[in-house]
Amino acid sequence: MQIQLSHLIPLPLRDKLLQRTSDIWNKDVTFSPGSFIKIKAPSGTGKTTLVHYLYHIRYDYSGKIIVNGKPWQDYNKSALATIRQQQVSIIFQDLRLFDQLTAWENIELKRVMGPAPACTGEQVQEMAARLQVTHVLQQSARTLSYGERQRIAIIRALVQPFQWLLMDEPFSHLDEENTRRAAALIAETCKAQQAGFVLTDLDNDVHFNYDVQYQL
Ligand SMILES: Nc1ncnc2c1ncn2[C@@H]1O[C@H](COP(=O)(O)OP(=O)(O)OP(=O)(O)O)[C@@H](O)[C@H]1O
Repeated sequence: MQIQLSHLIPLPLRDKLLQRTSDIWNKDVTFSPGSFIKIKAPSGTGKTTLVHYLYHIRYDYSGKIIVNGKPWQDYNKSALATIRQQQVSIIFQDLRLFDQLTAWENIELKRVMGPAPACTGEQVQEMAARLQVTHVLQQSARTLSYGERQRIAIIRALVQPFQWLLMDEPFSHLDEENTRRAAALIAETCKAQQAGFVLTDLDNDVHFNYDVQYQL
């Protein structure tokens, strides 16, 4: 699944962004299938805005995002729902777990949503063990620490089929050891699914072997 950006500019930031250079805004950029892509930018320069554009839950931009040859705007709701179930997964910066459900139920909801789960319940248990969150799986999501919530959100994003994984500062509340474990799990899962990812972050990092790095 190819994603192309064509002269994308957020309308609220238009004047500000046109005053500086960017590898992404107002450029023609192609995200090739299977690529590990890093987008770096200081706080407040539009990382979350871009991720929400890529997931097509925000559309206040000029220019185009072309997915498999067709602008996002040309997909109907049903096609978009199918794409989000089977082709594009996401780790939101604000995580968006359902507080009224347990950590396990949050993951399970995503795992069994589509016609063919990408992994088994046993594999979810293995992921939880690797990220050291087995002991919180039966707890209500609202009772988890932010770091635990972040690891549950990471697992939840990995249990559905996807060709692209969007990640908005996914390790912001994890210590170095947990970041290392989470990054390894993400890289393995992407490789197994032959998927690429787009990761936004504030700084340089060596969590992944990136194929491309952009400055937002
Ligand atoms: N709907 C909106 N209308 C007007 N301005 C907005 C809107 N959404 C975001 N902004 C502004 O756009 C800028 C970029 O916001 P965004 O959340 O995308 O930044 P970010 O790079 O993800 O920041 P952080 O690293 O702090 O999470 C901010 O100055 C924000 O106030």
